[in-house]
Amino acid sequence: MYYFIVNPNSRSGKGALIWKGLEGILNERNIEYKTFFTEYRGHAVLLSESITSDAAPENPVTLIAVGGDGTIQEVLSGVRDLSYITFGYIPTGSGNDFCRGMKLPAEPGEALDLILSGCRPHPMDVPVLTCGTGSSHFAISCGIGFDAGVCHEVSVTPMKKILNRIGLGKLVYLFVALKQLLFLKPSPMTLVMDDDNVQQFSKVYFTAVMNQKYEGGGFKFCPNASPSDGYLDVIVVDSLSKPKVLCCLPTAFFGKHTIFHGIHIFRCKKIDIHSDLALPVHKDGESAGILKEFSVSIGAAQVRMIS
Ligand SMILES: Nc1ncnc2c1ncn2[C@@H]1O[C@H](COP(=O)(O)OP(=O)(O)OP(=O)(O)O)[C@@H](O)[C@H]1O
Repeated sequence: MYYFIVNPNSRSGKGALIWKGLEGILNERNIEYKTFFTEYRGHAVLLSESITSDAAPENPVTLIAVGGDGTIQEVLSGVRDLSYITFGYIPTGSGNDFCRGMKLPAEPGEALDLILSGCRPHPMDVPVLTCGTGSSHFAISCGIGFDAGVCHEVSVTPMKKILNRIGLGKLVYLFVALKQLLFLKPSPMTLVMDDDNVQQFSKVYFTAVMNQKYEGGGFKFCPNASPSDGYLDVIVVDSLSKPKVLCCLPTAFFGKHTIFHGIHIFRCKKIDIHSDLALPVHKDGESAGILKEFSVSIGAAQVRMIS
């Protein structure tokens, strides 16, 4: 049995239409499945929690997220014990960083074919974000500062709807990034990695903690990140002039930004981030609030990912 959690609102409403086509294929092939539609932000967490509450070694669950990158982290956050879950993903969003990082088909029909092909799943790390007393999972990255400000604005700008309608949804990240950069004030930040590696920076544009290579609609910020190595890759962009950041950003599409002075890359299993100013934080592109501090860790938790 396949359990599909579908965000019909993804890609500005196109998700519902794409799902109709996929449902036709499932019915044609007599596949046993159940569908759950999300109705509001955060709903996928509750749906996934209830679908997987009885998962056990003798009762494994195959859970498929259908939506954008934001739906993936909600679905994973609802799972209490990832060890009994086989996870699949069908992209119907606009950013597609998860597909890019996992080398999954970007075309929904092909992604469904892969899921139904019965191929052997591969283990994927699932990091944990902790802010205050709350904790949740993510799949791609979480970040504080400029990148999170961009994600937040992308999610609310009417430009996203317009560009999605003409198939240029990815461009919205570029436009918003340029606009945000103009008004950004870099601020001091302290990172504590694996409890003893303390790094202080005075003018941080953003810090991103990455499980995958790509975020923000294709920026290869941590070119050596791997979602199955048991490590988090961290990028800090500090003390660059704004014109230099502008030059550096396009090179990040190809992972060539690391040669710039002011780009710092680290690898760790746990990181505590303290910012002097309260700044926007994102989790797989969705707003996680305005925070001064949070922690990210990567442990033994892995999910069996159909890839
Ligand atoms: N029925 C719904 N109506 C409105 N928002 C929803 C609904 N279902 C889910 N959401 C929220 O929409 C947000 C964006 O979802 P998602 O990431 O799946 O799509 P997207 O934004 O089109 O894709 P991408 O993140 O790849 O650009 C998430 O915060 C999710 O919780």
